[in-house]
Amino acid sequence: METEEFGSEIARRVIRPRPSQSHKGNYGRLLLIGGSENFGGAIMMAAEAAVSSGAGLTSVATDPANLTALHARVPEAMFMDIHEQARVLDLLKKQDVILCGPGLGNSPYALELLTKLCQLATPSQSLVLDASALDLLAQQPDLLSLIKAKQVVLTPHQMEWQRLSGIKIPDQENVRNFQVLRQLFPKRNVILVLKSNHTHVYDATQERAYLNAAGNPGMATGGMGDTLAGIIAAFLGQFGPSLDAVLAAVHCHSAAGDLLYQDKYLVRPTEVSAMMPKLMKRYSNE
Ligand SMILES: NC(=O)C1=CN([C@@H]2O[C@H](COP(=O)(O)OP(=O)(O)OC[C@H]3O[C@@H](n4cnc5c(N)ncnc54)[C@H](O)[C@@H]3O)[C@@H](O)[C@H]2O)[C@@H](O)CC1
Ligand SMILES: Nc1ncnc2c1ncn2[C@@H]1O[C@H](COP(=O)(O)OP(=O)(O)O)[C@@H](O)[C@H]1O
Ligand SMILES: [Mg+2]
Repeated sequence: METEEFGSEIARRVIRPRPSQSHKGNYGRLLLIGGSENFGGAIMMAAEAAVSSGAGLTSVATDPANLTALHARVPEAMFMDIHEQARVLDLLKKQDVILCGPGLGNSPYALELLTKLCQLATPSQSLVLDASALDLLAQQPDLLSLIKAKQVVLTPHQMEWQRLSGIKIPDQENVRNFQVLRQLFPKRNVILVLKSNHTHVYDATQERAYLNAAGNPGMATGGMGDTLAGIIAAFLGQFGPSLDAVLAAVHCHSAAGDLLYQDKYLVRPTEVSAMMPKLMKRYSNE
C-alpha cells in the first residue's frame, strides 16, 4: 500500500484569505474538554493553539482549579466547570467541533463524561479524541459504536495507539492500521493521526495513508500533541470537516516547529501556537 508524502501545498490550498463579510460565528464553535487538577496545562495549551489557529469561539470545560491560569493565559477562551455536567452537555449541543482528552485523566467521572459525549455528539459535529480520551476508549472500546458524529479524528501517539488498537509499536504499518479502523468504525468516518517523529495520517474512508514531511526532534516536548489537537480542532471548525483540513493542520504544526528550530535547540509548544497566525497569513497569500 502506497504512502503519499504531504507538505506545504496542502496548507496553501486549505488556508484562504478571510472574506470581509464574516464574523466569529463563521470560523467554528469549539468545545475543549480536559484538564484535571494535575494536568491543567494540557487543555490550556490546546486552547491557546485553537485560538491562535483561528477558531471563532473557543470554550473550555475543565477543572475549576485551572480557571485563573486559563483566563490569564488565554482570555479569549470561555470557561466552564467540567463537573457541571448538565451545563457542559447543553453547551456541547451548540458546537461545531468537540475536542476531548488533553489532561482529562482516567477518573470515573472522566469516563462518564466521555460516554455522554460519544452518545450525544450529532451527525453535524466533528469529534477530535486525544490523550486520556483514547486511553479511556482503550478500556471501553464499546463506546466507539455509540458515536454518530460526522467526522472523528483520533490523534494518538504510538503508545496510545498500541493501547487502543492492540497493535505493537513496531507493527503499526498501513494495512494493520486500516484493519483495526474498519473494526472500530464500520462507517469509516474516521481519520487517524498517528503521531511520531514521522507522523502518518490514515483516512479510513478512502483507505489512503499520508506521511508528514515536516517536523523535528526539537518538538519532542510535553504539550506538543495537545497543541496539535487544538490546531486540528480550529482547522476543522474554520475550514470544514475534511481530510485536507486535518492534513493542513498537521503540516502547519510541524512547519511552525521547523521555523523555530532553525535557530533554537528546542521548540516550546506555546511558541508553535504563537507562530500560527504568521504562518497562516503566509500560506493564505501564496
Ligand atoms: N502540561 C500538562 O498538563 C501535560 C499533560 N499531559 C497529559 O498527560 C496525560 C498522559 O499522557 P502521556 O502522553 O504523557 O502518557 P502516556 O503514558 O500515554 O505516554 C507517554 C509514554 O509513551 C511512550 N511513547 C512511545 N512512543 C511514543 C511516541 N511516539 N510519542 C510519545 N510517547 C511515546 C513514552 O515512553 C512516553 O513516556 C494525558 O492526559 C496528557 O494529555 C501531556 O499532554 C503532557 C503535558
Ligand atoms: N522527534 C520528533 N520529530 C518530529 N515531531 C515530533 C518528534 N517528537 C515529537 N514530535 C511531535 O510532537 C507531538 C507529540 O505529541 P504527544 O506525544 O501527544 O505530546 P503531549 O501529549 O505531551 O502533548 C506529535 O505531534 C509528534 O509528531
Ligand atoms: Mg498527547
